[in-house]
Amino acid sequence: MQERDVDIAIIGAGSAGLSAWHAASKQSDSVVLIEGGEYGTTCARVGCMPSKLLIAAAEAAHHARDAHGFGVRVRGEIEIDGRAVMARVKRERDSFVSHVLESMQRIDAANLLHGHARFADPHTLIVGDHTRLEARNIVIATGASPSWPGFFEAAGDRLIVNDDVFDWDDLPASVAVFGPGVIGLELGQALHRLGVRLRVFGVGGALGPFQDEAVRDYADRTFNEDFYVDPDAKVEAIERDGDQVVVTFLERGSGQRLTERYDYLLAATGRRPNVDGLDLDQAGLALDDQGVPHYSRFTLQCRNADDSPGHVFIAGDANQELPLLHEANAEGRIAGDNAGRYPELRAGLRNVALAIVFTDPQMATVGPSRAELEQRYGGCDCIATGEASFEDQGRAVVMRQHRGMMRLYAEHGSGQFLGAELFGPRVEHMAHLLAWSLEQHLSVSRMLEMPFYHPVLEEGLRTALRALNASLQLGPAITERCMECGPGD
Ligand SMILES: Cc1cc2nc3c(=O)[nH]c(=O)nc-3n(C[C@H](O)[C@H](O)[C@H](O)COP(=O)(O)OP(=O)(O)OC[C@H]3O[C@@H](n4cnc5c(N)ncnc54)[C@H](O)[C@@H]3O)c2cc1C
Ligand SMILES: NC(=O)c1ccc[n+]([C@@H]2O[C@H](COP(=O)([O-])OP(=O)(O)OC[C@H]3O[C@@H](n4cnc5c(N)ncnc54)[C@H](O)[C@@H]3O)[C@@H](O)[C@H]2O)c1
Repeated sequence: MQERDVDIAIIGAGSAGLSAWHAASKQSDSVVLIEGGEYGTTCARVGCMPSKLLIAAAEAAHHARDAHGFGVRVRGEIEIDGRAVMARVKRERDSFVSHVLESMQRIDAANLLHGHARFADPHTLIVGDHTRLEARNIVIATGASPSWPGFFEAAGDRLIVNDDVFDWDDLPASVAVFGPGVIGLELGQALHRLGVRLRVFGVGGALGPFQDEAVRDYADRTFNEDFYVDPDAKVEAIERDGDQVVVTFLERGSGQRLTERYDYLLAATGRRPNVDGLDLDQAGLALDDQGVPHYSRFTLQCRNADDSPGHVFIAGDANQELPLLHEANAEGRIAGDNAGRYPELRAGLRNVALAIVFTDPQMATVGPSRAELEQRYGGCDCIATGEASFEDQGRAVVMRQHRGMMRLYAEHGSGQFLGAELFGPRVEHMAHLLAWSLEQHLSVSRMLEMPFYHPVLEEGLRTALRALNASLQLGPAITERCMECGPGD
């Protein structure tokens, strides 16, 4: 076995690991990046990018079907060529992956180790069966993997996860989607719009990222106009019969017991941090009940078992805090930088929480969740709420995308904006405006002083801000209808 001694070892060449490598390399020439699986990152290979490519195809189909609403007739049946859809998804996906691989060429081949890494002791990693690596500092950036309950195993090799979807050469006829979370809704709606017969089954009522019941219920009703989603499904049996999965469940609404056959069972029931195979018990770290090290979200430094600050850092989906791409990048940068400057650490800038789900209508959350805000403020009735609907919002009506609502929160007394949950057309953009306002600690009245062009969807945001301002009782009461702004409001 080869023996090596380095300053910094980074485990995982995903988005967090690559950011960590860049930051650490500014501090030291002795940085090794270890990858046990495929190069190219989860985001580009099987995550953000291929899922958005599939969604883009589904949007094209949807717009073609919806064109008649504008008086534009697309003659005959809309035909989905599943092979062509998947060929484009894979072609563009491969191009995104190739960009990642190109960017990795600046890493000296001698500093790229291929193999699964595990701890032998706090400063020693065994990589594959070929290298024993001594490292002064270590960054864990191992990402996360899909997880599912054991009873799904009855589906055998018809049990699939997101990675498998992007391997398809053609679209299947039917899929039972389990998990109406972010992945289940994005992929479920896209597959439905591409002509795949499906139902989405959940547990406990959760739907996407929403915590606000009013927004969640609205989204639930809206998605169900498009395809079947039961966030609190009564699934009685999952069986394998021939090449198919047989699901027996009580139908939402009717309560009828149905037994249906599907080509696949897609498990979208959450992701688990990849910490199991790291032998973290050898690393001398304090671990939580999921086996994830205790760490600081500002330095990404892990704590030792005796609670002293350690020489190991953890970034990206591996720490499970905010499993999103921009967070993985930011955390990787902070972790790599601190691994390089250890023991003189710097607290990194952490942005406010921002999450966007690329369904139609889109879902977005900004700032702490409603539940977190309530916990923070206790039962003091300190949170004001402002609400607006997209149903009569001018631009949304123009585009025939007038479905959705948003709820905004602010602090009574100070009038400071706190966060929001949005469900509506293209709210990805509004969510950014709100996140940027939150970063700048803007008050609701200051946000209302910003320009709003006409006619744009953001005029709907102004309506919600006005409602919020009124409920703060800090400004003039909201008018029934804004006379000076016209139908965009
Ligand atoms: C279907 C899907 C859609 C998504 N869409 C979005 C989106 O639209 N927007 C968004 O912000 N986020 C999205 N995400 C989340 C985003 O992809 C992740 O947050 C991000 O990729 C995490 O990066 P990472 O570096 O932490 O993990 P990864 O990119 O997974 O990197 C971890 C790497 O570590 C390697 N590894 C693991 N264990 C070891 C070991 N012991 N030794 C060596 N190597 C190891 C793995 O092989 C892997 O390459 C999506 C995720 C999925 C699954
Ligand atoms: N647009 C984006 O930014 C984007 C897109 C995809 C994924 N992601 C990231 O990936 C993470 C993982 O996504 P995910 O969708 O796997 O997780 P998730 O936590 O968003 O959703 C999992 C869902 O599965 C449900 N569930 C759990 N057990 C179940 C069971 N036995 N049967 C049916 N339903 C069950 C949960 O109630 C939940 O609704 C997300 O949290 C997100 O951070 C982000």
